[in-house]
Amino acid sequence: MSSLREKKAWKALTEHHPSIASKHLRDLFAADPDRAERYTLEAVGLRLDYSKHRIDDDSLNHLFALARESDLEAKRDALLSGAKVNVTEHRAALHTALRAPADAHIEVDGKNVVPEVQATLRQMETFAEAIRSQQWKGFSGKPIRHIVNIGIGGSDLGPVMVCQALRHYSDQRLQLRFVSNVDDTDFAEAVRDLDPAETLFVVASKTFTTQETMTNAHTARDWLLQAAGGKIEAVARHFVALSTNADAVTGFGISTDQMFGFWDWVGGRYSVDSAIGLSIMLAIGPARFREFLAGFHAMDEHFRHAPLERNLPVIMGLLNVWYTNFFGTQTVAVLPYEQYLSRFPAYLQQLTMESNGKRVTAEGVTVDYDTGPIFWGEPGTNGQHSFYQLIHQGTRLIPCDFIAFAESLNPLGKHHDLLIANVIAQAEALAFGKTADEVKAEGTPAELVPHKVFEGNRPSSLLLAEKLTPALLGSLIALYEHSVFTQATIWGIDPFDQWGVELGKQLARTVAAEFDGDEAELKHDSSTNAAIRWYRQHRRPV
Ligand SMILES: O=P(O)(O)OC[C@H]1O[C@H](O)[C@H](O)[C@@H](O)[C@@H]1O
Repeated sequence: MSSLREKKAWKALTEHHPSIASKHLRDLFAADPDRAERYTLEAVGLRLDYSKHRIDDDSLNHLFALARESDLEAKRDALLSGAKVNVTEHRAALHTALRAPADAHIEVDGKNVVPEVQATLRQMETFAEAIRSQQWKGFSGKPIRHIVNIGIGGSDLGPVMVCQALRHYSDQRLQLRFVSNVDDTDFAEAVRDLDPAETLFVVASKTFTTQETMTNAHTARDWLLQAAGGKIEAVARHFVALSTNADAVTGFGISTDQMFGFWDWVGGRYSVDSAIGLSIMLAIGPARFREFLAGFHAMDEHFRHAPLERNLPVIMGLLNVWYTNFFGTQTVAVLPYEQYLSRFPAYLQQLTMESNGKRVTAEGVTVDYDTGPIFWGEPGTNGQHSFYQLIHQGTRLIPCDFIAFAESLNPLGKHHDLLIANVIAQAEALAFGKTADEVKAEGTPAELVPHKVFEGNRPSSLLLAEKLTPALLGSLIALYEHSVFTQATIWGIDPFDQWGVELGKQLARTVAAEFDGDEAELKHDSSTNAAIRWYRQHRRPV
């Protein structure tokens, strides 16, 4: 049996679970008039109402005990102090240093990393001002009007999500595009209507070796050079690199003056607040980018200092453990009632699933409990008219994170009232449902009653804030980052590596080489061999 199952608090939770599983949220609320008040926490501009979860004080106390028995506080402090918590790669995971104040002192291998972080920020700011003020000119003397970020995974999802989320705060004279997929169409559609003379490519890649990104970057260079009459000097006016790999950047033809660096202690999915965020800074400007970072930092401080019982990311993380391991839930739905957050669920998929999708502990022992749930979601109210049916009446239990704001950034008549009425009503409907008696009392024909019953007892968190600002968005991202860390700590896994992406990459290299290779040499299984042969016969020669 694993050490997790042997923990006192785990055993207590196992014993306690049936008493809660047999209770309905209707009863929990009826028995406790102060429930909403007691299970609502406000910190860093975020208000989390977790009263509609299938918990009582005992459940919470056992979960906090489990966190303590798993050394969450000491492990959190190790994370924040720059210890090598990414054990399989022998690296720190110091994304929190990227948003620490300029006078902070955080060491990795005996060296304070904060001055370098601040120096890179200043370098980014100088460049962003040059582009935004139109002083920076392209090869033909025209200012830059289009920014194309080329990157994938953490070098794409963060900038995409944040640029979308903060469009309201963006300089509308600059148009942002993102190319991530190696699919030709992604590049072709991104640049179809752009003038190369006015386009800046931001090549974002921590390693600067990622196949998709390098392929797109070379295609972008050819596209530019074709328009610039083959003049190689044009590249310097139209390409910058965001990377940790100076040699590869220089090898590509981008001078290190136009490289914005970061460090191996910044994981890809934790890099949106590093130089990888340059396209965000270009869009919203340096001052707002600093506000964005301050929002992260405020949540980091809350995570560091608040007692576990009043710690938002800890509570959110423990609730995920509770459902995953004791209710056997498989997924978490993230449902922002804010159009600007339309890419937030996609962003969270990498953050949560690449971090906690592990089946061995940090020590390499196979786990005998479930780990990271599947995260998914879409903005409300759209989801209500498609998949919410399953959340309300299906056979699966799906905890939901609802996110909403008091203020609309684009007020139009009654729209916002209706939007917020919907999110509040959905949480209510999921929790309390509608009984057969209530359905009958509405005069429903007997044969339809079972179809119209809502069982309820479906849990959700309601996360509310005044308004979507750069700072609030930073806090919201950090909230999920630390929730992920909390879960990983309980499960004893390394949330900062991602070995699971390697096999596919490796095999793709082999297969790509075989498209032009010798037929007799195919040594895969019969299905893989057949697919390779089929493609060889049908593909258009390059
Ligand atoms: O930034 P890069 O080095 O190009 O990496 C881009 C992405 O690809 C990798 O395969 C990892 O799965 C991601 O964590 C990473 O964000």
